[in-house]
Amino acid sequence: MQATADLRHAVQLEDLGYEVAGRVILSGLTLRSSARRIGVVGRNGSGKSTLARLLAGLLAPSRGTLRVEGIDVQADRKAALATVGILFQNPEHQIIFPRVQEEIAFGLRQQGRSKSEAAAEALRVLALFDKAGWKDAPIQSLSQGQKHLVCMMAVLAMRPQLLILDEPFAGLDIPTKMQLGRHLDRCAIRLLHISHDPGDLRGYDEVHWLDRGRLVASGAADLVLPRFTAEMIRQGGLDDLSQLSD
Ligand SMILES: Nc1ncnc2c1ncn2[C@@H]1O[C@H](COP(=O)(O)OP(=O)(O)OP(=O)(O)O)[C@@H](O)[C@H]1O
Repeated sequence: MQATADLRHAVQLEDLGYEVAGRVILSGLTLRSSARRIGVVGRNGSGKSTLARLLAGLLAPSRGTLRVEGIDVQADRKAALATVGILFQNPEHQIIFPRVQEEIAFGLRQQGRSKSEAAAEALRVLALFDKAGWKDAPIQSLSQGQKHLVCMMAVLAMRPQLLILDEPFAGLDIPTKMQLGRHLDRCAIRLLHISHDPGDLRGYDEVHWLDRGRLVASGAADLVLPRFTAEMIRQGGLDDLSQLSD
């Protein structure tokens, strides 16, 4: 563990930057938050997924520092695995195993649990979600929403302190989205939810607006989201697709 006394915030970015192949993707991000529901909103290509991967320790910052619950998630992978979970937009990017129970057990094995402990804990989590019957179900036979739920159960089984949601509900129908949202609401863990859709972040404790790799506004959801929405409508009336990746 690399926690130190001066790290007062659950999520702490200090002048964070990320570049790839000479291209600046994120620049000068400073964000300090201990809110329970943190939202990050931004257009396509604004750097949201890159930020999610940095927060999960899957990428190394090019400059600045990043700590989650006091941990340098890139340098201390073991502590990061115990602290941060991430749900991606596409469950296929997350799922490795053919059957539900072994998929859920995998993360627990990564955390150092024995095979039998991991299998038992996976069963416990399935029962908690009232899905004990899915134990041996082939994952490929599940619907997209059900695959998302498997990923959610797998990540929650690892008991992270922070769960990063990288647009995991995009493309799901409204009832499925609401059901998965209810599962998340039942969990007493910190959420950092990344989305281009302000509707996903309504009621969040705070929202940070990312634009072209920089934070342009931070504050309560009911202050930031209306400004973001108005700006998106303005831009929607102006530009065309050729400008999206600027
Ligand atoms: N490895 C990479 N190499 C080159 N460019 C990259 C790389 N990773 C990200 N980018 C570029 O950085 C920008 C931000 O990408 P990122 O996926 O983080 O944005 P995003 O806000 O999540 O977008 P979307 O909402 O479309 O998923 C994009 O223009 C993307 O093409």
